[in-house]
Amino acid sequence: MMARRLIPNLGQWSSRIFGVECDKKSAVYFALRVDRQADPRGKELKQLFGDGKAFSFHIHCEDRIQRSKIYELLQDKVSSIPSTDCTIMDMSSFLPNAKQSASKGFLLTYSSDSPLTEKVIEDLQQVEAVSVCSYFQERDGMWWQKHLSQKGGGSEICPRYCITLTEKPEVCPTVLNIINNDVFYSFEEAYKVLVECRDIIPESQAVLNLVDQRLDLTERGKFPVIVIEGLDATGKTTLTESLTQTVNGVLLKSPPESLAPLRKRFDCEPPLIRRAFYALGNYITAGQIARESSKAPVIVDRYWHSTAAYAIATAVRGGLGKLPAGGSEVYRWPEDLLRPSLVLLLTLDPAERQSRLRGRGLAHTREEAELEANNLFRQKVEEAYRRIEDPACVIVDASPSPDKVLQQVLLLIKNKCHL
Ligand SMILES: Nc1ncnc2c1ncn2[C@@H]1O[C@H](COP(=O)(O)OP(=O)(O)O)[C@@H](O)[C@H]1O
Ligand SMILES: Nc1ccn([C@@H]2O[C@H](COP(=O)(O)OP(=O)(O)O)[C@@H](O)[C@H]2O)c(=O)n1
Repeated sequence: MMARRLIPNLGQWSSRIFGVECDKKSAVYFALRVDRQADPRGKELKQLFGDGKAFSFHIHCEDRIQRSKIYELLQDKVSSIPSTDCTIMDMSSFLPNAKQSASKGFLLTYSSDSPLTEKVIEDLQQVEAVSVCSYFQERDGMWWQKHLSQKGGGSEICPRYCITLTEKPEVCPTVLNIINNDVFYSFEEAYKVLVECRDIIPESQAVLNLVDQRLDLTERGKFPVIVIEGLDATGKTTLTESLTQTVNGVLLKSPPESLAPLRKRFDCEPPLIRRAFYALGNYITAGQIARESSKAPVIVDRYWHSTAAYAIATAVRGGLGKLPAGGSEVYRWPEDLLRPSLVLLLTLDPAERQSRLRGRGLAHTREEAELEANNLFRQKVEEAYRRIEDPACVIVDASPSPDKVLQQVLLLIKNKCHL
């Protein structure tokens, strides 16, 4: 409906919707229109853009590897401004319901003079592929978006457009952003990312070689395959080792040992690249699972639930309420990835987990604020774990002694897998 009203020669902006994630309320969506007409919901726009100045930053670059690198730079730049000076909100620009169309960016608002903020805005206007827009209201009540940097925009983009609020799209941009950027739902999609980064990350070829040598099997053998999931320090290593011994099984993990030397290299890359690396690790492990499960029970320390849950929790900023709702397609298992017989999620009271982390000599120097952020992150990872479907995970209370946890898990395996 809205698209008809939009300027036809907007080029890559044509029919785009802008979605702004507000911290305290649900997202606000707006589009640009050709005719000068004040939006009757001007008050809501004022709430969004504030009383002072408002600027948005988006990336325009065909190459998604470059795009992910520039996004990191953008993120670093805007988060270098003290939060007392401005408000920063996530802002996506996307074509309604079109996968791969979302471009992530930020909306920045501020009211009192802030040389630091102004310097960042100025600097970003010089960055190739970053499109900077300002937002302002005219006396007649109309809101406008004005392009400041022409570099990323191209010559077709005219300098200002009238703004109108739009309805919430069927598929929200967070979901569009996650699919094939943070979580991959097929081998091919993850593989393509590493192929695309070969020029800038030579180690990608080593990963691809290992992946090419994998056993391309998607069926498990006749023995059960038990995956143990959970946050750091919930007792996965302790349990997987004792469980493997008890059932006379084979212990595997994802990422597999063969990728261990390359892990550090990919951990410092943007999510697109980092997550593709972990996704491919699951396919290598899957081949090992298929082979070993024809001979003995297989215990796996982390698998696809970890890859997806951490990726989703990191991609979604803000609180638990910002996670895609249960049943969303982001939680579906990749069709071409071997499914385990049972996935167990070890859960632990946050204080107990902290104490176990401390026991391992980590985390006792963390700042209070970081702990708070981690607490939110922990909740999101756990919730994402719980929302993943087919197979969904079975929750295990990991607070009793190691032996009690083992007994509890053996009972579950006996009941669910008849081992
Ligand atoms: N059931 C348990 N009760 C008490 N401490 C435990 C239990 N399981 C593990 N631990 C301890 O907690 C710490 C983290 O366990 P670990 O198995 O390394 O977790 P993960 O592999 O999930 O990071 C270790 O110091 C371990 O000895
Ligand atoms: N199958 C897996 C395993 C780990 N990971 C990533 O690796 C990190 C956790 O791995 P880790 O080795 O530090 O965790 P522990 O096994 O030490 O608890 C998470 O940030 C995940 O993003 C993944 O994406 N997929």
